[in-house]
Amino acid sequence: MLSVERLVKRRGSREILTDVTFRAAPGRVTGLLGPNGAGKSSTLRILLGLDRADAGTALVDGQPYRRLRQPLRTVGSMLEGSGAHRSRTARNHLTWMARSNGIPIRRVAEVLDQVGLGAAGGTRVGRFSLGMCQRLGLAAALLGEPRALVLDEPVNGLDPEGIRWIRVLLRGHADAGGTVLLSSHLMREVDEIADDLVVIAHGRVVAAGPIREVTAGYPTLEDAFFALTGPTAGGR
Ligand SMILES: Nc1ncnc2c1ncn2[C@@H]1O[C@H](COP(=O)(O)OP(=O)(O)OP(=O)(O)O)[C@@H](O)[C@H]1O
Repeated sequence: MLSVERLVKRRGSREILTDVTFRAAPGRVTGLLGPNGAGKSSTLRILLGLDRADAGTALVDGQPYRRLRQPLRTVGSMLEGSGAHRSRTARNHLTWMARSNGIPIRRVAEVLDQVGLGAAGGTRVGRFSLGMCQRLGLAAALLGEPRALVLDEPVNGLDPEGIRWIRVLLRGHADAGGTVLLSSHLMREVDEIADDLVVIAHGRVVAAGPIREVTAGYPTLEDAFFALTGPTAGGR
């Protein structure tokens, strides 16, 4: 379970997150949806212990990320880019991650195969396409066989086959009892992947719940999105 409670974040004099509250439950894919600059990445960075909140809590299985004893085995994450150095091969990068986190080295080959990079393990990351970098980022997230996955814009850079592949992978993870939280500004992708939706605009949650409930009363998710995230949404 991932739970975010009354999160507040300020940057200078601006409040970029205001009372952000939501949960991502096991067995469900939760989509954090909002336009550019809404506060999605800022929320996920706090949840993953990369930034501190000015108020509120963000917990993974009841603990702040920084207190997790085995973080990569508890929550796998993918933020912007793969995080791998360009001169490293995909296999080296994952092996280094596995070693420094007490994860069996056999997992490296397993996740490379799982994300379709089995033949590219020896290639330097600098030569990877954007889609390959996304796949490597996902391999890193899956390395510790975590129950929860937190993914920032995971479909960016993927072609239609890649998008279908990631949808099947995330569905399988949730169906096996895992928790999936992903952010996106792409409505169609979220509509096809998510069970639950958290819509964020101007740093505030403007709607949350099962996707059909959030979109009830609107002809399409797109209509719901623009009504919820437009200039008057989020209390501004
Ligand atoms: N390090 C920072 N310093 C100052 N302002 C920041 C910083 N990081 C984010 N912001 C601001 O906080 C707001 C929320 O940004 P954030 O990246 O969380 O949005 P987002 O919903 O992830 O957007 P996108 O879809 O464009 O990635 C934006 O107005 C952004 O300019």
